[in-house]
Amino acid sequence: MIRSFSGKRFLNVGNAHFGRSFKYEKPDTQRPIDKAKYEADKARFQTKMPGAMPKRFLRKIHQVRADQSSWDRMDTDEKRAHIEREKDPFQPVVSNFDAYKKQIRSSLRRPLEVVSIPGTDSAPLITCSGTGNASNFNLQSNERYQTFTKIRLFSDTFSSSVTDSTKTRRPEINFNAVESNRSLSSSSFASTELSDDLKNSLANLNFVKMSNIQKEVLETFFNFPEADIVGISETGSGKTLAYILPVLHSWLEKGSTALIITTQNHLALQIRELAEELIQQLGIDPSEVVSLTEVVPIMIRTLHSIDAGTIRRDLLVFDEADEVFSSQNFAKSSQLLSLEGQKILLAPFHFSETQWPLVRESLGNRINLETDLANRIPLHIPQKFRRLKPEERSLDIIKRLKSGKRTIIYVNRYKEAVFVERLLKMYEDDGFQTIRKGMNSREVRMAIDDFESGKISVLIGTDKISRGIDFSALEQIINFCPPYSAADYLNRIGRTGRLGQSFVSSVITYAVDSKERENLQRVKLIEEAVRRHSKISELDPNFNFDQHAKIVQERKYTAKS
Ligand SMILES: Nc1ncnc2c1ncn2[C@@H]1O[C@H](COP(=O)(O)OP(=O)(O)OP(=O)(O)O)[C@@H](O)[C@H]1O
Repeated sequence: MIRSFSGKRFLNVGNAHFGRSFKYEKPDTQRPIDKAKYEADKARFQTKMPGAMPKRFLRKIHQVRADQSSWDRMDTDEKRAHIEREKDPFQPVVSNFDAYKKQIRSSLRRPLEVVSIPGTDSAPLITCSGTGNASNFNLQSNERYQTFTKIRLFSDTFSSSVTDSTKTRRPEINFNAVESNRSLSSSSFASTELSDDLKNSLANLNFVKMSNIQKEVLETFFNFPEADIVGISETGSGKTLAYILPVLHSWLEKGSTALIITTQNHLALQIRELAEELIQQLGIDPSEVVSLTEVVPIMIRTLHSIDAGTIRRDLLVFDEADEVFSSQNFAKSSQLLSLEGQKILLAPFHFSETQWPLVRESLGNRINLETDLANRIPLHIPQKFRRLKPEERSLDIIKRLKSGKRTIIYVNRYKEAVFVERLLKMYEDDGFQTIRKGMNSREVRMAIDDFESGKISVLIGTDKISRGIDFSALEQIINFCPPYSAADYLNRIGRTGRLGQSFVSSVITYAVDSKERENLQRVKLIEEAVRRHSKISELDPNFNFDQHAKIVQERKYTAKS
């Protein structure tokens, strides 16, 4: 059935009055639409529209556009009033006429809602939403997707810049959590050859089942007592316990001494905390056994605070080994590698292709371990990407923080941290702290403790706080912009969904302007890694800590020149 309007002097389409007579045939939604006719209608509308619009309607559009671009000129009160307003500021301007056009289009294009991967209980892995052009994510009807090649990459839509136009794309892609944390194995600590005292300590601290990497490391340690061990395992999978247990066991049974090397002071503090808890359970004074400064049986040091010439230890442990042996640090760390003693290296990622042969050469009888989930984007953490204009991002952040969730906002540069600080101050949000450049490890640790205890609810920082830190109260992660490397992305999101946690925080990454195009390449890589659930190192052979260091170095160089 064709309904037609004709010969009217004024046609009222929503609020818009068209002062010309014309004929328009509205298609019946039950009938398949003639695509050619639809395109012709659309073209006719678009050419006729500007002349047909009354001044009143034009004025309104100009006003809304002016409102949007004047964000920077607004003062604090005005901005606050803007955000308090009920209407969602992130919706693009949609006149009734646009709504009407959408209605026409809707029967032609099926909006994408859900993509399910066979084998994951048909849970939707990817959902796309956001305003703008939903056709980017359009699915073919009635097809099953074994791979994701048929769906256009979300990051492709990043190439066009965000404008004020009503056709603006503000797409959003959600990677939903489709499984629970799979890092825990089915074996318990009770089944290992650890000393009974240690087993009791573990049980008192509620550690019952081993994680996959803990199981692998302990089995290797007991079956091949002389071998060096290299273990790669996903973030938050209990690598610290995986090396502390062999260290404590050897000290208890044979009086063996150990040196644990890590990269940052606040990580050394965290390792000491866990070691002390276990030692206390044994009824021993921890200060006699473990220290960051003294020479005791178990020494914990950062790479930069150690003098390799004075060391003689039975066991040498390298935490965050990919960073310790990155090309930047190799001059120093290779000296430690040449020392005598059994070595245990644990890392969340593969070593770089250039560094690995150098590390391998220095290890004797070596056993490599790698968990299934290492180097992959975890599927138990919900992740979201949003493409917005910069001012919309500011509003979105404020909106998210209003929920009162404990949040980490990651920035790539301190300049961005200052911007976020100003934004929060503008909304009189004082419950935040920034991890600044010159902060010492004690100050960083204090800020983290304040965050964990709830004294502050927002922590702002660069990737200085993305590696190794074990947050328990974190509820939300915001990437102010895409991180420099996929390694950083994995590290950042790895602060949540950790072993032993009862909830998983959400992660959002914003992509704003075209200046970030190089970073958007990273988003593409991340997206591909999630869609295929393949290792990032397989998709990008350069994926490693070295690459990150290179990018940061290049950025500094460009900034200087
Ligand atoms: N067997 C276990 N059972 C339950 N929880 C565990 C177990 N082992 C470790 N955990 C907990 O898991 C969390 C993460 O552990 P840890 O910090 O050692 O992870 P990680 O692999 O070193 O992470 P990252 O790569 O981020 O440094 C800690 O809170 C720890 O208490």
